[in-house]
Amino acid sequence: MGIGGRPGLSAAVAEAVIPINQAIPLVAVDVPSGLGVDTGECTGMHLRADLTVTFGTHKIAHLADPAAAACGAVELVDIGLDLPDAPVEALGEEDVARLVPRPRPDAQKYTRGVVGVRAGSTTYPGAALLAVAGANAGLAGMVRYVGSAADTVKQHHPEVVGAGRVQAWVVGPGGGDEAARHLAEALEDDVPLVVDADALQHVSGPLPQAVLTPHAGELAAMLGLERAEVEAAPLRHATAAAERFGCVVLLKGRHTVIAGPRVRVTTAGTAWLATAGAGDVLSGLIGSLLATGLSPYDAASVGSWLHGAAATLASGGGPITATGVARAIPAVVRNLAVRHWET
Ligand SMILES: NC(=O)C1=CN([C@@H]2O[C@H](COP(=O)(O)OP(=O)(O)OC[C@H]3O[C@@H](n4cnc5c(N)ncnc54)[C@H](O)[C@@H]3O)[C@@H](O)[C@H]2O)[C@@H](O)CC1
Ligand SMILES: Nc1ncnc2c1ncn2[C@@H]1O[C@H](COP(=O)(O)OP(=O)(O)O)[C@@H](O)[C@H]1O
Repeated sequence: MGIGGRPGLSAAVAEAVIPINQAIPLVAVDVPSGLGVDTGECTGMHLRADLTVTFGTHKIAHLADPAAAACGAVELVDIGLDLPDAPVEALGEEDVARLVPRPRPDAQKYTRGVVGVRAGSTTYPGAALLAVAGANAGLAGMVRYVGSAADTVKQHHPEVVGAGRVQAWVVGPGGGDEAARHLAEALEDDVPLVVDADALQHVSGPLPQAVLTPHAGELAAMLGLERAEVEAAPLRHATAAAERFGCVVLLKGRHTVIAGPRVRVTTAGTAWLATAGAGDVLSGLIGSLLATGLSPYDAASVGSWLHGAAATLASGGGPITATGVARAIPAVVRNLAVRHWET
């Protein structure tokens, strides 16, 4: 199929090529015909490739779902083009290694940053444990927990302490009816914060220091849409939400979208990560990165990449639990250090 096609195949072309596409493996050159190259959307009939070979740089359709899913494996071939900044980017391992905070030789726990978690409820005490597990992967200097699961949290994570000063908050995982209060209390401190899960429904005005971390169902509820509408155009809706709420919006999914000053997409990860509590771990991890002083945009995109890489490492091709993902985070950072940091 040729250059310059618009999204959606005509009925006659679709009738001729889709049966072939369904019968034999397909390699696409640049993009499978019919996809929305600059939107990542699939608005009409299109081909699905097993492998897409593209040149110079990734286009939006290679990164943003649902188009990216129709590209199959994407192989980028550098042909030496001089390219302008891309509107959507995906962090690579080297970018993340550069951004991940590391302790200075003269560090003490408070200079590394303290992250506070206000999560869990009588219905979901486990979400508090999982958010704390993500926050307690060792990237910040200390983790505080405030909420109804304090005894359980301290039993499982003896390092974690109670209320006090923090450089960032995580609110919402498993918060249930307590989430509105958790959000209001966290906002009193005027520090950056991650707003996840049950706290998202209480966000109304602009929150310039926040990272919102909805899945498609939660973002749909925030925007008054159906979940399927968000899933059909994640890039568009994450960007609209970032503008509306005046902050970074991380829309979780197969390829997570981080909309902020610019847009990043996370391609690290595995479908085994679609497991209960994985999002709770992510919110804690991003909170710990915020506490170290990373900007909300970098904390969200680095956290999402580390989370995906931890899932891939823990999985090794097999099933994982959210607890296993949290446990693998330090090893991912260690691998970055070994491969990319000068001692
Ligand atoms: N171990 C834990 O304590 C966990 C707590 N979690 C917390 O649980 C709360 C709710 O999170 P959700 O993402 O589930 O919230 P959502 O409100 O997005 O999802 C609930 C929706 O899923 C539907 N649903 C329930 N069971 C279903 C099934 N078997 N098949 C199809 N649809 C089904 C419900 O009807 C409802 O519409 C959050 O506070 C979250 O943080 C989750 O993160 C999972 C782990
Ligand atoms: N098909 C998939 N492939 C890769 N990652 C996925 C896929 N589906 C979900 N994820 C990731 O799994 C996590 C699920 O989080 P979430 O939906 O909040 O679950 P929970 O509320 O149970 O914690 C997110 O980080 C999301 O990006």
